[in-house]
Formats: sequence, C-alpha cells, structure tokens
Amino acid sequence: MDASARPFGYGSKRIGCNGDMGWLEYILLSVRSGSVAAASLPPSLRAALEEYTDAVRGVGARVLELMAQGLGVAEEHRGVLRRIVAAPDDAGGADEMVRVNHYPPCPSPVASGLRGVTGFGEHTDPQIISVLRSNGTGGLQIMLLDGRWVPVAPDTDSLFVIVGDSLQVLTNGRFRSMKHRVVAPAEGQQSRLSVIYFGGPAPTQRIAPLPELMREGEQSLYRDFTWAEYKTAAYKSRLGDHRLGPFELPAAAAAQESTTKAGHHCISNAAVQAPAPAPHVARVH
Ligand SMILES: O=C(O)CCC(=O)C(=O)O
Ligand SMILES: [Fe+2]
Repeated sequence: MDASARPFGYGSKRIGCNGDMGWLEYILLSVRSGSVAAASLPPSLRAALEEYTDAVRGVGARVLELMAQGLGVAEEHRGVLRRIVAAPDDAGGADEMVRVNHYPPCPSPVASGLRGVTGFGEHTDPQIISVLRSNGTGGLQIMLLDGRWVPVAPDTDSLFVIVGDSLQVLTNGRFRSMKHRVVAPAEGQQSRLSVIYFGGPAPTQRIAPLPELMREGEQSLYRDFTWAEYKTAAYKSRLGDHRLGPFELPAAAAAQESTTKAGHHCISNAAVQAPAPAPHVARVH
C-alpha cells in the first residue's frame, strides 16, 4: 500500500505530499536530538544512526571547509560553512536528516503504474550538503548544465557529495545545486539501496550569501530568507520545481544564463572519493 513519510517515518512510492511518485520505499529520519522519530527507534538502530550521522557529518564538514578554502576564504574564516551545519542546540540545532531509499527491480512500466521507471524524480536537495552512499547498483544520474543526464557509476567505497540549494545561495551561485534523479533497476537487476545524510542549518538560520565571499560591490542574487521559510516552501512544491525561483532576484536569472552560455564549469554533485574510508563508516554497512 502506498504510504507517505509525513514528514518522517516509512514511505512507499509517494514522495512528499504533492503527488510525486517513485518506484521506491524509504525511511526518512530526523537526527535532531529530541526528535520523536529518532527517540522511537529501537536502541540498536538509533545507535547505528547516530554513529553513521557523526561520521558523515564529519565528511560533510571537511568538504565544506575545503570548499571555503577553494573559494578563497581567509584561513581564520574557513569554518564559516561548516559551522552552519553544526548549529548548537541552543541555536535551534542543525536540521539534519537521514534517508534510506530502497529501489526494488521494477517489473515493467505498465505493472508499476508509473511512466517509465522513475525511482526518484529529478530534483535538487534543498539543504546545504548531502552525503550519499549506495550499494553496488547504478541508477543515480546527474544533470549537466547543458541539460544532459549522466549516470554516476556505482562505487561502494565512495561517498557522493551533493550541493544543496542553500549552499548555492550561501555562495551566491558559485556552487550550484544540480538536478539529480534515480532510474529504478529493471526486472532481473539488483535492488538499489542508498543512504543519504542531509545537512541542513538551524530553522532560524539566515540563508544569504556569506559576507566572507562577496567581492566589493557584488550584489546578492537572492532575497533574504531563513531555512524554516525555505523548507516550508520546498515542502509545498513539486519535486522537479525550480524551488529557488521565487527567492531569486532578477540578477540571478541573468547570471545563470550567462554562466551556462560561457560553459562555466560546475563543481557540484561531484562524486567524491573518500580519502580513506573511516572504519566506523564502513562498519555501519
Ligand atoms: O537514492 C538515491 O540514490 C538518491 C535519492 C535522492 O536524491 C534523495 O533522496 O534526495
Ligand atoms: Fe536528492
């Protein structure tokens, strides 16, 4: 039976509340301390979730630090992005989630009642950073700036880092949140299993270009908003909507257009080979 994780828990086929469907079942868990979903988990699952989250949070934090460095942020401010995903509880706590997706082989598009074999429809992740791990099956695809979809080769030893919409805004468009989707395995193929950590900020966090990054005279491409505001808007939208659209100032559309034309390279959604997979990450699987 179809079910929907509203907002947390088990869901099947229904993604969100706005009619998006996919060939998958999933568990969506909030990892915020005191979250009802986490508190009601069996102790061993809760411990595994905490252990896994601690490990991938660390990877995400390191990647954010390297991104800040790559963007030329002075050494004493390198933690500026990382700290937004590590908001202390007295600041409302970072909004972190873990999602486990299971895509069984799809018998046929007709039997599934879906058009084609969409496992998870195209979308961008609204948060700051997502760290994804999967079993040895393919299916994940990312969209290049020219609109081409390219498959991400499966690699059980790699973590895939996805830039979220909020990071695009925090960097005033220097990093882009790119669309990704999952094609469900065909009949006879192995099921795909993925675990994704979503690093979001505290609800009250202002999402606006970081002053540490802005050049003299540079204007923000987005109007100011908080994470709570953006999350509410994202939950009301369809998966494939351009969710940042209503938050863009007119200059953003022009900037996007010119970068695309110039073939500017895009660093988001890169498959990142974990330097040396931490044993505690491996143990969870
Ligand atoms: O399951 C996957 O590989 C990706 C799923 C995804 O993009 C998501 O849950 O946001
Ligand atoms: Fe995603």
